[in-house]
Amino acid sequence: MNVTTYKFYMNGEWKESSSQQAIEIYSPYSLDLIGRVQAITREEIDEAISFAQEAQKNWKEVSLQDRAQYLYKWANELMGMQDEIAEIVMKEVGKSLKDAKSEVARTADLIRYTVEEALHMHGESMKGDSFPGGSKSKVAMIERVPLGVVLAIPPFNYPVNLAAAKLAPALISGNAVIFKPATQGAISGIKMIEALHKAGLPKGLVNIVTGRGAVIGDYLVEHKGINMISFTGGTNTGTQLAKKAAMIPLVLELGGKDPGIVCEDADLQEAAKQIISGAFSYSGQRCTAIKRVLVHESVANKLLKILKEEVEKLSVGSPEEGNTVVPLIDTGSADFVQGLIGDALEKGATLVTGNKREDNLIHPTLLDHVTIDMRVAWEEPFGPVLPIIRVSSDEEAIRIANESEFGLQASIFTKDINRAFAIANQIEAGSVQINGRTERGPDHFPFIGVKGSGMGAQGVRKGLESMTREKVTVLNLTK
Ligand SMILES: NC(=O)C1=CN([C@@H]2O[C@H](COP(=O)(O)OP(=O)(O)OC[C@H]3O[C@@H](n4cnc5c(N)ncnc54)[C@H](OP(=O)(O)O)[C@@H]3O)[C@@H](O)[C@H]2O)C=CC1
Ligand SMILES: O=C(O)[C@H](O)COP(=O)(O)O
Repeated sequence: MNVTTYKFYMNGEWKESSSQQAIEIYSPYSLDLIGRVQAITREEIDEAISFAQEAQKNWKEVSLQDRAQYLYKWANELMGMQDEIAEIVMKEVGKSLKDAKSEVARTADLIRYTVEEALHMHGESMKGDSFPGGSKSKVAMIERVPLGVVLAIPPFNYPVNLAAAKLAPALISGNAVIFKPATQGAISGIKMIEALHKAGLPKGLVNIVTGRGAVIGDYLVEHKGINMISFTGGTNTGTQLAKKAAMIPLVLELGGKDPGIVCEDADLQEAAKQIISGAFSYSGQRCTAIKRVLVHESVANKLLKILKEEVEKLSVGSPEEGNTVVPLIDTGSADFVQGLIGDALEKGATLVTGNKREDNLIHPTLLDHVTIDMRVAWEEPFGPVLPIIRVSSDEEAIRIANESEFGLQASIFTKDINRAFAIANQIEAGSVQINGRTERGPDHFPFIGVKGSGMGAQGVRKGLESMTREKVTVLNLTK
């Protein structure tokens, strides 16, 4: 089979790296070699950043309406390449074709919505005399200006959507972008940039730098030419990155351990449906997956019975056949999940169903009677294993939910809205879902991680705000 070696993109051109080294990308499920990407050098990073700096000087002067036209074209080009990109996403990160196609469509919608939001964001003005002793002749005009060059680093699991969630707000706001895709996800990222190239974006504004994060990550993050970093990925990587990126704005969207809290009065059938889809879609490789269930013991057996039935109905296997539970992204991830299951079973958890493995494919696994001395009660699996922890009160559920190092989202299932709010008010998380699964979308909602789950916010408007700063110009009138 002919395997393509993809070039990297700099100053509007596709180039081979002078390193003459390429990274091989294997499909997580077929294990076939599906392509190679350039392992670029530090000198090429320097060049890419200086092209970006140069291009940004002109771009920030381009009118908002004209910038918008390029982004609309990008969204259209992406949709024109929907099948081609989805096929690559499926092969590269093992997502079903249907989900991969939805990811591309969601991305085009996200780009368009971002443009529209930016077109409707306006500055404000203030008069001095509203402060004691201030003068009416002083008028402050407050507008948002771009930051310069944004470093965008997304993770593997939404290689198109999470990249565009950084690129679109950066570009429409007048910034240039250095885009470092996840290595497993880099081909999908390159395809997305092909669409941007077709849209005719001025050269130098977006440069894609491919290479392993462990090799080029620190160099990029510490580079003096970078003015802002938007990172989505694991908590360890994000924490290390934050220590190195001195004095520039950061948005970090990191890991999670989202609890699904099930009260005695919940509609158990509906709660189970939400929990299953929250926990197992794309094999739980979503930061927002439900990663533990905290259920009132009086309804635990009933809930377990429904969950078991539903888990056993999940389709398992290759993404090419549209399965829900698919092989994990690599062997290390599958070993890690297997280790969490093993630890829980050794410490006395009950296996309800699952714990079967074929290469990187872990069958959906439900564990009951999980206790707080087990790793799976606290660690993020990023895989298809769901621990059930039985609790005796709302207070206990809240305490265990909050003892986590993470604080991304939580779900509460109850028919009592007052009780739902009482619990939600005490949960330490960026978002709380009442009677629904944890999820990021719709993409214009603010998406926020607290504690080990991140800092700053994504979501269309928040993304635009994070990639601009306020600038105040004060007019001192003489009359
Ligand atoms: N809160 C959120 O919005 C989301 C969080 N996540 C989290 O991401 C994790 C899974 O994604 P995964 O891709 O494995 O995460 P990683 O943290 O391993 O990688 C994320 C990105 O960081 C890059 N990277 C690695 N090392 C460095 C470094 N030293 N400096 C700069 N960049 C670096 C990676 O590149 P390379 O691939 O080359 O190593 C990749 O592009 C999970 O913990 C998940 O919860 C995922 C999605 C959404
Ligand atoms: O990358 C992730 O896991 C997400 O940002 C979650 O997105 P979703 O809730 O829409 O799957």
